[in-house]
Amino acid sequence: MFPESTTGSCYEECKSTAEWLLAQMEVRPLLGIVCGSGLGGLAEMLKDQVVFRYEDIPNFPQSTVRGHAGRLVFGTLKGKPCVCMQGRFHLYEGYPVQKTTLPMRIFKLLGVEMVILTNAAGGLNEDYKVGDIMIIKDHINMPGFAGVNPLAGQNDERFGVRFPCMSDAYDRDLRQLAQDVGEELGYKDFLREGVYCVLGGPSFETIAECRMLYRLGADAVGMSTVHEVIVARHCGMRVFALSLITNKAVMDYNSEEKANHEEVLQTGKQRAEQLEKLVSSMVSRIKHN
Ligand SMILES: O=P(O)(O)O[C@H]1O[C@H](CO)[C@@H](O)[C@H]1O
Ligand SMILES: Nc1nc2[nH]cnc2c(=O)[nH]1
Repeated sequence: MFPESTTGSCYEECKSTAEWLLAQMEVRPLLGIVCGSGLGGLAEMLKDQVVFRYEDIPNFPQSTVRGHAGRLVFGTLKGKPCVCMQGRFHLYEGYPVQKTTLPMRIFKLLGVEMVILTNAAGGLNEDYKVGDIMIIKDHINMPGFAGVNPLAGQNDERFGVRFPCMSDAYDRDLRQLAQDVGEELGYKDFLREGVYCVLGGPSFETIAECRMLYRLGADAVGMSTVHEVIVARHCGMRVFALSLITNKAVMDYNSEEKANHEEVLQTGKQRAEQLEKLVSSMVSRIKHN
């Protein structure tokens, strides 16, 4: 009934990958982390690492973007068992949206209860500065308006319901924890909370597009995260997500600024340490059921 390309990532495929991974090591992760462009250093915080290259994992897509190493790292962070994706998948790499989000279902079948996602994003909000860290409180799934949703196609109830709620996608308690931890660490001046909008990429936005997105209520724009969040929430994992504002979206026709991936990676390097501290301090205070 549903065409092949829209049937999502099948349960058996995800299960066999999860079982393959579990058979090779003793870590039983409760927390999943996804590293954004240039933010792979988060994975280096894990102790007692067991590392798999994506190319060695059955059914796993391959990373093709600079700043995404393509390694799945297991270990412990502040004593908590974790799995960390050093490299994620984007629509513009040519993968179907279901394939870009397949790792979230594998996380679920590995036993993960909570996911922390990070990304690099362009700042639309005029008050935002390069280097700000934005706690994501909500998203706009722009490709979703044209029917690009990772849950399109036949629904598998073993993962979740046909029509999942998204108004509570970004866990309120985890957002509050991030605010508290950020304040204690002295990050108040560069810690924000806002709305992230995903576009397909890979071209960066025009000036008219940036102006439109800001008027629509987006504070930051990027090419990832939202689809992973939809799939993670569909299968019942708690979600927390952060954007590092790596560049300011160009809003002015007189501006000489040009968005580029170099600047994105450079800003990632400059803020990596604070971002890692924020995430690890949060993890040390998270309680699992
Ligand atoms: O969202 P992440 O993976 O951090 O990457 C962001 O940075 C890249 C553009 O520089 C795009 O892939 C955009 O989505
Ligand atoms: N779409 C988009 N993605 C980004 N990732 C990092 N910066 C940007 C940006 O300005 N626009």
